Amino acid sequence: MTTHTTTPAATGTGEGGTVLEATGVTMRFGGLTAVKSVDLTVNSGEIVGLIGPNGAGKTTFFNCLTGLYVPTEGRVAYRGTVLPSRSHLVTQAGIARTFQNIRLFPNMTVLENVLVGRHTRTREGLLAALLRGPRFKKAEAESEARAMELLEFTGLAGKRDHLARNLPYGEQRKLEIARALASDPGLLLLDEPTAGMNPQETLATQELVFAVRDQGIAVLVIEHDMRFIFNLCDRVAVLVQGEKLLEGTPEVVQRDERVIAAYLGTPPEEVAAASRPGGAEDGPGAADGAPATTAERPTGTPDPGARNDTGGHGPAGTEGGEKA
Ligand SMILES: Nc1ncnc2c1ncn2[C@@H]1O[C@H](COP(=O)(O)OP(=O)(O)OP(=O)(O)O)[C@@H](O)[C@H]1O
Repeated sequence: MTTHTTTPAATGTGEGGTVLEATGVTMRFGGLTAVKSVDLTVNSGEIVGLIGPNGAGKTTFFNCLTGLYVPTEGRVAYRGTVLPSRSHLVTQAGIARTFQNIRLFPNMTVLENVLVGRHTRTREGLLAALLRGPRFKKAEAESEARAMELLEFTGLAGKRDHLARNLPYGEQRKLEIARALASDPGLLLLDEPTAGMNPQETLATQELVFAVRDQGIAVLVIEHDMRFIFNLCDRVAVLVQGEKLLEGTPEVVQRDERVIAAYLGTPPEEVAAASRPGGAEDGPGAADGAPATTAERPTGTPDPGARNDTGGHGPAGTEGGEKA
């Protein structure tokens, strides 16, 4: 594996203010509006959660943020600059992401996978790689040193020469995060980082995300594991049928009856009615005058500890997946 050298990090460790500002983002697929005029900001130092029932538009929204999709309407700005809808330019600007389905290079080593993630920060071209002059070799050594730092950070240094496909599932997920961090992002987007994990792996992921944040990288995370989201996030936004239903602290969101209704599959018109000012009083969960408590909520609601999952996220180790 050979690419390398470093350009200045696009990140912004220590910089304050708004990192991400999505305004009026709408994504239509033919007659289906998957994301409807969603506004979302992520500020420096924040971990923001994006939750919502299956099919709510979370991944589509991520794809709009990262240039995989060109939003039908709206704009996405990173540190005040509107982003082009080209994923490599978005990465270069400072946004990195992981995917819902693991997308490692299974037959490359752990170290090589991280080095691949480094390519947006390297300047050496094909000719330099072929000639392998001193400048190239220095660049290569610097990239490898940075990749090793990230493997230390994620606890994978001891496995640098293992093939990615031979790692246990939880470590494959960590490796994806290490690879995303290799582009020196200022904002990390995580799409269901704990899918398929056992509780120990989930806890380790939580610690890792806190550590990422402590390095000055803002985080936006999609998850169905409500305990994970509510423990982790400073702020949580809820998408339902493509629209942002509400946004607030974990305390506010987990008590909101509209959110509970959305997860329980309440008909859209009732959720909409509950969304209107004063409507929550008429909403599900208030009918009997008793707001739902977490203890009373069935699995699949935003009960801390509950997981409203699509299932099927077993150990991976392959490239690609059914979903971007
Ligand atoms: N490329 C596409 N073409 C057509 N429809 C799409 C496409 N991608 C997503 N959709 C549709 O957009 C809607 C939102 O899907 P999306 O995957 O963004 O939801 P999600 O909230 O991420 O769901 P999940 O929690 O199950 O991952 C769904 O109805 C889905 O079928």
